[in-house]
Order: sequence, then C-alpha cells, then structure tokens
Amino acid sequence: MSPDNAKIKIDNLSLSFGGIKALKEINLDIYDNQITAIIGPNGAGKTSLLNCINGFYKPQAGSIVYNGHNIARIRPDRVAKMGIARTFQNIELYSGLTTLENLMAARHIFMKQNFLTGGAYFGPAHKEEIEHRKIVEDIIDFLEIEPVRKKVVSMLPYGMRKRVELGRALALEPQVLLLDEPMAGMNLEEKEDIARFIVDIFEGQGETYPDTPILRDGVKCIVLIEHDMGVVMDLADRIAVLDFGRKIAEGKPEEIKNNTHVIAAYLGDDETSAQA
Ligand SMILES: Nc1ncnc2c1ncn2[C@@H]1O[C@H](COP(=O)(O)OP(=O)(O)OP(=O)(O)O)[C@@H](O)[C@H]1O
Repeated sequence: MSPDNAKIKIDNLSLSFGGIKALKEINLDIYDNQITAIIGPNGAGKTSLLNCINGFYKPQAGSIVYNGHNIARIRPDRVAKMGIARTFQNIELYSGLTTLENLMAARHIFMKQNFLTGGAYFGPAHKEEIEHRKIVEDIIDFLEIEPVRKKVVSMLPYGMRKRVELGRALALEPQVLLLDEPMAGMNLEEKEDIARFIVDIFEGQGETYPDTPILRDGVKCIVLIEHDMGVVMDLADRIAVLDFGRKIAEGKPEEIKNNTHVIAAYLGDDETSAQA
C-alpha cells in the first residue's frame, strides 16, 4: 500500500461556503481491497468530502485523482459514469417510481438506445432492456427486496428505502461505492442486515451470480460514513477522522480507538483536537 497505487488520492482539498470552512487542506489516500470509514462529530465535513468526490461540491483548492484523472470539479453524472456511485444521508430516490423502476433508471446511463426513440417493444432497445433487467433482477434478489419490487418507493418503510438506494448504487456497477450513513435511523436488526450486505458487496458472491460481475466480483473499494462506532470498528480496514474540517487522525481501527486527539474530538475538548 503506497500513495502511488491509491484508488483515490485526495491532496490539499479545501472547501468553503462563504465564511464557513467545511474542509481544510485534506490529504487522504483511499485504496482498493479496503473498506475505509470516515468518522467525526456532527459538522466535521464528512458529507462535504463525499460531495467533493462525487462532484456535487466544487472545492476551491486541491485535487482528487481517481484512476489517473483529477475528478475535482467534474459533474456528478460524469463521475458516476467513471465508476463512483454513492448513497445519501437523506435518501435520494425517485419517490413516485417503483423499486424496479428506480434500479432500471440507474441503468439508463449505460443504455445506448434512447428508450423513447429506440422502440420499447421491438428491436435493439428491447434487447438492451432485457440485458439491463437481468442485472437489476440479480441485485433485487441479492438485497432480498423482491417483495417490494413493484411497490412505489415513497410507500416503503425507511429501512427498506435505504436498501433500495443501495441497490440503485449497485445498478451503476461502480468501482467505488460511497455510503453516507447507510444505517442511520435503523433498528439493531436492520443495521445488522445492512452491515452484512456491505460485507457481502465488498467480498463478492462468486458463482451465486455468475452473470452479474458487480455481485460476482464485489466492489473492492468502499468508503463509509457512519456514526455507530461498533459498526465502524467491525467493518472498516482503515479509518480517517475529521474534526472542524481537518483530518485529525488516520489508521487502523485499533489505532484510532486509542488516539487521544480522536477521543478529545468526540468528547468536545476543542483545545486538544485543535492542536492535532
Ligand atoms: N451546502 C452547504 N451550504 C452551506 N454550508 C454547508 C453546506 N454543506 C455543508 N455546509 C457546512 O459545512 C460544514 C460541514 O458539514 P458536513 O455536512 O460536511 O458535516 P458532516 O461531518 O457530514 O456532519 P453530520 O455528521 O452532521 O452529517 C458544516 O458547518 C455545514 O454547515
């Protein structure tokens, strides 16, 4: 693991909103074959960092190099096409569409045929639709959401909508999956389900889904924002800690657990954390 083979290399990233400095000179390398967790108190800059990676926010300074391209300031739809998918703290789905339609909508970025002009029932558009449908059906099966596949997502319980959102991100067949508090607002059982899905997505399901590479091979680079420390310590290979827009620590879970600056940041000891 050296900075030269980082999947995403973030250098000196700074982002402000008027007088508010959301991110201050962040340096962070994110690697394949790891689940990287980003933690920190409320307002620390975690979501802002994901928003910079996927193109929602345009940082004033710094770079984000992914597969050799600086993607800082590239549009979100292009970043998604390049292989970075994400879920949101406040679920972002087409609330009037069904589970199936939401996942199929994600596939449209891959469709060569325009589904309005390509002939929906005959010809190439129909063939293409069937291929995309196969991938989507495998994702629905994997996430155990068959019972709600024809249900409009606004009618689904919160935990189920979170799961559909995870499916929508998988339907983009990403190389990198950014998860913003995927378990927020869930009960213990729902949290355990999502934790299991994250591990299964990361590891891949092999020949259970032979024709759907994203499930067969898994997503080898996952970035997770999560407040539940038990979950973070269990799932993460590496943890980066933000506080007031700065990265104050980075390391393996056991290193972070005992880091005095991290403990101070969580207990609200500003003086100690500011000195980091
Ligand atoms: N669009 C925006 N406009 C103005 N200020 C913003 C915007 N987005 C974020 N901020 C500010 O940037 C800072 C970092 O916010 P951010 O949401 O990234 O923190 P966070 O660590 O994700 O917090 P939480 O754990 O509460 O979700 C905060 O002061 C926040 O108010």
